[in-house]
Amino acid sequence: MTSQLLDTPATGTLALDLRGLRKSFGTVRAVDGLDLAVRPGEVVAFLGPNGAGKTTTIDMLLGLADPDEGTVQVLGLEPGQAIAAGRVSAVMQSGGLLKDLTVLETVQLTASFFGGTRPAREVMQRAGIADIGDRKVGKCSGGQQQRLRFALALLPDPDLIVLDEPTTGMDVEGRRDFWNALRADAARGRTILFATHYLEEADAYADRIVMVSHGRIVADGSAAQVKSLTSGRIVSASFEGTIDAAALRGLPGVVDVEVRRERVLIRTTDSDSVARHLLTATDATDLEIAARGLEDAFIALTTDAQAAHTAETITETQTEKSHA
Ligand SMILES: Nc1ncnc2c1ncn2[C@@H]1O[C@H](COP(=O)(O)OP(=O)(O)OP(=O)(O)O)[C@@H](O)[C@H]1O
Repeated sequence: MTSQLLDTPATGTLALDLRGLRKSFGTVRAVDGLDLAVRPGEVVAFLGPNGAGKTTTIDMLLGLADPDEGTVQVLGLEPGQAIAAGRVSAVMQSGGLLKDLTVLETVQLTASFFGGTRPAREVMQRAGIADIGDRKVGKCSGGQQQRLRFALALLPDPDLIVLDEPTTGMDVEGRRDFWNALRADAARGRTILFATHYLEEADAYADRIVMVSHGRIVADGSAAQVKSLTSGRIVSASFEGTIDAAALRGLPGVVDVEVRRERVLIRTTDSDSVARHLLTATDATDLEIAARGLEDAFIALTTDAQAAHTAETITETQTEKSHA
């Protein structure tokens, strides 16, 4: 399945510019031809199931891994240069904290490693941990520790913050507090890219959702656009003869028409009109109308990508065999 690009990024200096990225580990294609342009100030959710290639992509954009193919530019620079200049920070899932230090000591110690950071109190305030400065890190909840990592990431006052599944394992309240702090900071114009497999987080906190599956982007748009892509209903019906897909695409409210052998699937915001047309103006049979939610669409999009991926791998294997 091809990527469903809903919005074409503007040109100019992009916060992130990934082109034709590919990375394999042995026979596993972790990232498989990924293009992504992120404009300054965008809050982007990089959404995908386990093993979709999110961490591998993030590793490449942070300069922690080299792509097999493709290019990465961060704020118009090579990843290493952008990090060295303090223009990009990362918040990873775990690690990196000393549990016997207090929250304030941790921030002060980290700041002492770098010159010219923002003041400790300021970043703690922005990360929502100003009131727990005296608490030992080991006594902090998972959510508080993540907000501490976020505070550390804010020290160089970066233009871009990249977060790899920052709320994994946190309780609902911890996640909410974390995202509230992040969102409040993003409102000041910082660019944020976060990887998640929580649909609701992408929906609630991102301006733009980039859905990834098997190393490829399968949908890309604002949260509202992805919702509209995935909202509405699917009307499906069987046809004995030829299906006039073009006529169906012309019906009011129709977003997409997909023909699968003798069955047609019509994604629409006006299922009544489509159903009426099918039953009165065509010889369609076995009509079904199904609601389509974000979760459902996510599964559909990632399953389609899985099917395409499997088909391609099979074809390649057959080609390799026939060449052997
Ligand atoms: N160092 C590695 N060696 C071998 N395979 C790897 C390595 N890193 C990642 N992979 C494989 O590459 C694919 C993509 O992994 P990646 O961690 O990028 O996905 P992800 O979307 O971040 O998943 P998760 O949500 O589980 O963290 C997976 O099949 C994974 O097993």
